Amino acid sequence: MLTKEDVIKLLNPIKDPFLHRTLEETGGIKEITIKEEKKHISVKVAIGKTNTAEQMQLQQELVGVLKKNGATTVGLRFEQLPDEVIQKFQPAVDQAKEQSLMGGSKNPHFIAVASGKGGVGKSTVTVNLAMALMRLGKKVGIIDADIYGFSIPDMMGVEERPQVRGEKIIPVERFGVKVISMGFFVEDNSPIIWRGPMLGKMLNSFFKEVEWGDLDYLLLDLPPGTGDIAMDVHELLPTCKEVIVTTPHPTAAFVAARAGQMAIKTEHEILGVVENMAYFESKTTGEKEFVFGRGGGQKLAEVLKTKVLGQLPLQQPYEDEDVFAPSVYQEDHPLGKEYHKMAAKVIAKVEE
Ligand SMILES: Nc1ncnc2c1ncn2[C@@H]1O[C@H](COP(=O)(O)OP(=O)(O)OP(=O)(O)O)[C@@H](O)[C@H]1O
Repeated sequence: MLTKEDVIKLLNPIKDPFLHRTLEETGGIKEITIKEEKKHISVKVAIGKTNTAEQMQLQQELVGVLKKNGATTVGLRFEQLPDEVIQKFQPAVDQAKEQSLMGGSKNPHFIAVASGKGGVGKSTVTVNLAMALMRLGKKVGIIDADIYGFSIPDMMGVEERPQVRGEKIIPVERFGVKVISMGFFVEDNSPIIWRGPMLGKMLNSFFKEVEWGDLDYLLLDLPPGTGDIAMDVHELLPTCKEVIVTTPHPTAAFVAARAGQMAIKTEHEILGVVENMAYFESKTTGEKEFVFGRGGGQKLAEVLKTKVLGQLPLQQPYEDEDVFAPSVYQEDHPLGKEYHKMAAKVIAKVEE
């Protein structure tokens, strides 16, 4: 007949279905009683979440192993592991969740670009941060999840539509950056009326049905504000980090603070604040004019207990007759260089 030590040896390598760790690692086997004359073994097991379909599966596995090794009857009792044990393994759980979302390929770093209101340059920042990360040797993708004003394809000068291969959508590649946008899937730029649940579904299929391949970074251009989509992103991507864009106007920063508070509520790490349209610099005199006010970025960073990643002046990319990409700053453009510095800071923070 099996001894307690045998039972521990047999059950220890089995994994907790929620924490994706062995019962040995989680300390999940709590109590063993053996009744030799009846060949009965009863075990108390603690797991990440009780009363679920996964628990039933685990139950069958445990009973199977014990019966195969000589037990005639098995009694199992389940309880929940203490919170501190669950929290300890949470990052691994989050990663496993994201891995299954991305179809098992390597998990990229997810960065959501958010703002309090529209028109502050959130999409421009997404595109150019992605370009700068790519120029620094990273494999980068963008999800244009701004379903009210998808603009990434136009900004990058993308004219083709994604191909479908088998069951998968192949993202469009522009300057080496992979792009998927809601704009690819609507006719004639017609506005769409969205309801909450549809947003979540749309995001879900942008991960599940798109063949992203191996990426280092996946940037998400979120709709302005703090609505349902922030919650959806949190639900789908618990490890997602955020960059908050604002203009220097104190009111804009105040509105952006709410988007930031949402990030804090969803426990997303804020990588920093980007102050866009920070000033206008005269080409003739070099003098800076703070046309949209001053100090908003710094103030916002203080409220959100983070840093200003960069300040971007008002300026358009150089005109280029050969390449149409109206919002992509060239590598040698002053803003291109600013984005380069910001991307380097992001890499340092994310990959530290
Ligand atoms: N630093 C800048 N200098 C000059 N123009 C800029 C700058 N940043 C953004 N713009 C311009 O401002 C407009 C709004 O930018 P963008 O679309 O990126 O904002 P947004 O916050 O994503 O807006 P929405 O939420 O409506 O999509 C665009 O026409 C863009 O080209």
